[in-house]
Amino acid sequence: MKEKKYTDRKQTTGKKQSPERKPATWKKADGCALAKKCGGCEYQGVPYQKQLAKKEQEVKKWMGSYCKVLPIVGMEDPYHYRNKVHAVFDRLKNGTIISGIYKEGTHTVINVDSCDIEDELSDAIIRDIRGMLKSFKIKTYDEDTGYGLLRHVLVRRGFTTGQVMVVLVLASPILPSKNNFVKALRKLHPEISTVVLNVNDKRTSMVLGERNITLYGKGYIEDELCGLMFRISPSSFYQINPVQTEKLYEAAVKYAGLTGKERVFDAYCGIGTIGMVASKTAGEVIGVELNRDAVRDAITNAKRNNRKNIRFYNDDAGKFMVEMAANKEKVDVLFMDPPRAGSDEAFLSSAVKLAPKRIVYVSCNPETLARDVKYLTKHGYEAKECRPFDMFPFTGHVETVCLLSKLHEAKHHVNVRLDMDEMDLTAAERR
Ligand SMILES: C[S@@+](CC[C@H](N)C(=O)[O-])C[C@H]1O[C@@H](n2cnc3c(N)ncnc32)[C@H](O)[C@@H]1O
Repeated sequence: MKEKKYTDRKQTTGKKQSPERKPATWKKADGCALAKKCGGCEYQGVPYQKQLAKKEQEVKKWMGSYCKVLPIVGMEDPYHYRNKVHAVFDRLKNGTIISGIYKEGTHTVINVDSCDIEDELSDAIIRDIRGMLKSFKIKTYDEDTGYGLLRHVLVRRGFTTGQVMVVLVLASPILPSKNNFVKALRKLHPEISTVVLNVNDKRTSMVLGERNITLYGKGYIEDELCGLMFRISPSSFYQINPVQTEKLYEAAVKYAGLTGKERVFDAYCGIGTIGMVASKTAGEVIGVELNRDAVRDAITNAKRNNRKNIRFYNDDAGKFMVEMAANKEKVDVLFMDPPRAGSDEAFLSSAVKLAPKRIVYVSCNPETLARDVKYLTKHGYEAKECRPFDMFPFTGHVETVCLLSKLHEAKHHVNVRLDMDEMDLTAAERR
């Protein structure tokens, strides 16, 4: 198979980009040939400045009635930003093995050799795995019959460290000739730092199963973000666009207005990234996260970066919040970064009871952000401002960070003074 050239992402993350909207160094305008079938990039063929304007407009549509929406922060180079690439494997009727993505709204696999938004090295590794399957007699998994072995391949790359993790998602824990397979793959790509076999033996549309077996290396990769080193396990969440993530976190921590004394709560904390960045200028940080592997990563990350003022808990954020509120605990600043579905009332009502002075809400869905901000603004908070970030160029998605601050008591209690003489009282009532 012809080797495709890929660029070194180290240079891209190193360079600082302006936080304001800037003209993109525009290379292609005609778009991707697969865009219509794939459905992943609804803005393929749309000039980048126009994409940014549409996303800013979208955030204004949802958030404009609550607060000022600052200009969107775009990328200088909006290509190949994804540090995580996922490919589903299948076999055509004529026996040809294909790998790529599901056609929008279906489970029909479309073959993808390369993608404008994915890391190019990761695409090359996936193409080469596809090319190796026949000689290793590895059958692709058939979702209808449940027959076959290889379901998906996930490649994650630390753009700063250069470390690469390959996750082979199999329907069984047994990969025949596994040592030779890993050896052959590493011969093609010596830059691979770890290979993990993930067992997914369920009839499910979830990509990853629960069991990971390390075939080569440490079973995780590390990447540097905001001057800190983070360990990332196969099923832990890690932002897919590190160039924009650094800008997003910088804005989020700035909104928090930390002075070194605050008690900070990082809800939906993943591997602890936001909390760890905040811990540099906070008194104490508490992080909570549902995914066990991510919490394990977060604890290791705190040790690795010598952060002594941060603790992580493995729990549902809503449940944890309710318990904190019941124990009458207080926090000064709340960071919250829930999944697309947003938060829930258990979480939000307890957040109000904990009464943080500031809430910094990071969201990848402006609609659920607006819904949750509506709740908070009805319960003693004021949305101050928000700023969209283009974390996902060419797609319709947009990330937003929003600052809310607690209204002073004076603002939500109206004090009324009445003179006794002004009141129409009987002599008995006067007494
Ligand atoms: C958008 S990610 C943000 C992670 C992290 N703040 C970051 O920037 O990398 C949302 C995280 O919430 C976690 N999560 C989902 N539902 C949760 C829940 N009910 N309670 C706690 N964490 C949850 C997910 O596992 C994921 O790590």
